[in-house]
Amino acid sequence: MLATDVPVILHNSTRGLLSLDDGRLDVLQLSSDGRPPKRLLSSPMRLVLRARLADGASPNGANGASNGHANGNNTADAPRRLDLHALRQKNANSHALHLTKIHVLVEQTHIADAEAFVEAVMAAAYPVTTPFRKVLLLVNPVGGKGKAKSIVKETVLPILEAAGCLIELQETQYRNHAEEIAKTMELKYEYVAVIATASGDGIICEVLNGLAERPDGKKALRTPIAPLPTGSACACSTNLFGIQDTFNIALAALNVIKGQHLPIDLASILLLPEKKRRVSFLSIAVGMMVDLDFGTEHLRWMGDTRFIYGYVRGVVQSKNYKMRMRFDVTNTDKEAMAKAARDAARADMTPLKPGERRDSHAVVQGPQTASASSKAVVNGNSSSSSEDDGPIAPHVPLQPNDSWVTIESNTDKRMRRDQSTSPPTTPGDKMGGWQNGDSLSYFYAGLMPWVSRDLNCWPVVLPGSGEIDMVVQRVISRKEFIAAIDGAEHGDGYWNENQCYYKLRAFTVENLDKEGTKSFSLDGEQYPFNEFHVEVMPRAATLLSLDGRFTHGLFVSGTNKKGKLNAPPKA
Ligand SMILES: Nc1ncnc2c1ncn2[C@@H]1O[C@H](COP(=O)(O)OP(=O)(O)OP(=O)(O)O)[C@@H](O)[C@H]1O
Repeated sequence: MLATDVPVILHNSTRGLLSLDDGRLDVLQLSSDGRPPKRLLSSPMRLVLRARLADGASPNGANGASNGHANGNNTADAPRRLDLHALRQKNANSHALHLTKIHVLVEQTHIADAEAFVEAVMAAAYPVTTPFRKVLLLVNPVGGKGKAKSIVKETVLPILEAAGCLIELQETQYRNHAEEIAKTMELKYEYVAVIATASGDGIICEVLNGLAERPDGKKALRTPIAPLPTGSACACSTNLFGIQDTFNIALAALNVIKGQHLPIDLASILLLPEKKRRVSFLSIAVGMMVDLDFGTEHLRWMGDTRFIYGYVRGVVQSKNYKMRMRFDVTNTDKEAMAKAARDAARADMTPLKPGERRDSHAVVQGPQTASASSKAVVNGNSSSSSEDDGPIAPHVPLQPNDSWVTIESNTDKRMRRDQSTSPPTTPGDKMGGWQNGDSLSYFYAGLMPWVSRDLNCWPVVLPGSGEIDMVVQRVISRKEFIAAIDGAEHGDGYWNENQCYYKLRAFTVENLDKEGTKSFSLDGEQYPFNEFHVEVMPRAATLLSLDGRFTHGLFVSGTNKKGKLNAPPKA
């Protein structure tokens, strides 16, 4: 529907004009002396939260009328109040967003135009999603720098309320409380459109594990989750909003309001011998990378800088780890994997036709509602709804067969292979250049590109592809490890020949040196390291993302931070 411009009365009784043109909402103040109009608001529709025309029966005044008092004569032909709520950028280059609310009055003669205008604004502001979401907001008061409560009160709630969201807020009271909530809450699917987590990655992991344990686990896991980054490790937000906007709370709140469904793979991890299952959405680490998280908790005040400290400390200790891994490999060819990721990024950037939305790497028709989301994900598996309501499949111990490859690190701690003898990785080499007996510094498996703002560890991840990306890092000199920090946020380490890179459907790991290393980490949480089996659960969970995808790093968009193509080094 085309909306005409709507004449209005502004707060100081001056004349104004509302206009919707070329993807922007403008509020103009008209002058009576022939001067050009003054632009009070000019907002891209992406940042518009709500337009609303007050009920005709009880008109409110323009400025200050939000106190609820009627403005003068309460008659049927009195002017009606129109509210416009949006996020505002300070200037075109600014990432900071502020909530702005404008109230105007519409005279009776323009009410029909104003109604059409409001409808057109809402349609343009929510082209592929449904407004007024019902939000379960979980707040971890102690995560990160401990400021979640005030951030939620001062920034998040005003924005969600301005968009007309219905919010149920729950503070987590103790460790694993979020998991309990997700496991036991009454989940009315038509009611909870999104679980928002004012926390770090830990609470997201807890929520996913709680949902996974429910008798209706399959369906429950697809409840969209949207992070509000108030923890110290907020990798999920880096992947959704980019390095610069990782901690942009207003942008994250906008994602709660308007984010599109992004189906993601999960990993199911069977811990042995206990036979306990956990699910992971982010990372699985053994070796040096485990130390990034553990032993640095007391440095929370540093924010995510504490992980750089953990890395340097790990390099200084320079241990190697003894283990046996079995991989169900789908790809090890670095050039082919980089090309596939770049092709997918290019496809993501192809403009959508009206009415289309992006669902991971597929384009789907129609708007997103809670039930539409279920369908979108279910369509991928073409399973019936009753089958889909049940628990997730049990994780039984995996039985690697002959097609799996076995990667074994050295048994002699002093032995290091001369790296100059590294065989080049060739297409079809399922070992990815690894030679059994090499010294292993760490392995790190991940399901989204960034594990922190400083490290794009898996730059060629294809979300929803049913694969987990695995880096196996040989022991290198301390100097080389420190040099690897440069460019790590852009995925430059990917081309390092001492980093073997695999795409896997599943893998198993056995600890061959239980004295040397006692724990490994899942999404930043520590677990005893004996043996564990990992299987990918394709598209098992859903995040919200403003563009329906993860952010594109420089690695896949073609250039590195030095402005050069991020390509394999020349021989
Ligand atoms: N009220 C509470 N008291 C103590 N621990 C809590 C409380 N609420 C949540 N937790 C725990 O806090 C941990 C950190 O969660 P969160 O995801 O917010 O942050 P993080 O970025 O992963 O870690 P960090 O605490 O370093 O910011 C989780 O293990 C969670 O169980």
